[in-house]
Amino acid sequence: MLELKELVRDFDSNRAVDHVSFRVRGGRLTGFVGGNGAGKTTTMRMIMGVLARTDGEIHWDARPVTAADRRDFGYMPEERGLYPKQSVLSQLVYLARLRGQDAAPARAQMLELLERLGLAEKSQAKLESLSLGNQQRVQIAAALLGSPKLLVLDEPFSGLDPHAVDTMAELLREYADAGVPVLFSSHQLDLVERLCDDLVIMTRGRVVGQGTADELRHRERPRFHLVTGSPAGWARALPDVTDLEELPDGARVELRPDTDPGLLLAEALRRGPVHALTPLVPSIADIYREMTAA
Ligand SMILES: Nc1ncnc2c1ncn2[C@@H]1O[C@H](COP(=O)(O)OP(=O)(O)OP(=O)(O)O)[C@@H](O)[C@H]1O
Repeated sequence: MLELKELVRDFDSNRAVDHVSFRVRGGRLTGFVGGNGAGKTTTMRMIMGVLARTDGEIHWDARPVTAADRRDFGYMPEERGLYPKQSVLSQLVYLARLRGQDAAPARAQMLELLERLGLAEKSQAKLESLSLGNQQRVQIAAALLGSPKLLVLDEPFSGLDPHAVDTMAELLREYADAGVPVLFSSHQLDLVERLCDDLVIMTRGRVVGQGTADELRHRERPRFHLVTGSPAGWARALPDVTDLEELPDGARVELRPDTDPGLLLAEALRRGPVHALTPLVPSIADIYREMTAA
């Protein structure tokens, strides 16, 4: 397990990462979301040791992370950084050798990965001759060299077509199922919602929400669509109603947490027919917007 404890990074007077704490657990996919400039890349760079910490601690398996640990971490940096003039396969094998893998198994692993990623036919092509999405797939292969014990991926899905997104999602799930903690950043909230076991939401250098999607949803106040056939503004006066939007056929009602919605239903039935009382489950995008609102 990877654990960040009160991590801080300053750039002159700008605090880019402000006492950030969260865990990336084995066997789980952790989505890292936040607006532009929230501090995700800076946090990932500190995890990988390519950027120094101003303060705080990074623990791997319950002790401070070392350079040797980091050699076993797979990393896809934001700045990418493979060699444009070299062929896909030869540079992947070269990188694998730098990480201590023997050439023959590295070649075999890479050929298999390139096949999975739909790049088998491009293995001899120079990186610069590939489309941007295909270059991105090669970057993914580079992060998966050897047997990474942790994956830290900065926007691995950006620029991928829907098929490549599915392949990538499958690959990450396989690594997580094999026990590898996986942390990836993304602005694609629908994808994060579909894929992640855990989420960390950051804004302006701070973590404003973390947990499973369900835990985050339940932190929100429960909302219901009450359908009575006519506007139900009367419900605004009920003590447990914290917000209400009147609709032509009823109302959208927000209740205090832990309130029994049966009370709202009973009151509505007392006043006339009720066609439906439906819970409104927020999406991760709704939760994100709420948590990162100024
Ligand atoms: N090398 C640097 N020098 C000065 N400031 C930096 C540097 N790197 C990052 N920052 C600042 O740190 C803050 C966080 O940036 P960071 O790149 O970590 O955000 P991010 O969440 O990854 O954003 P995005 O989603 O746009 O990639 C920003 O204000 C950025 O300008």
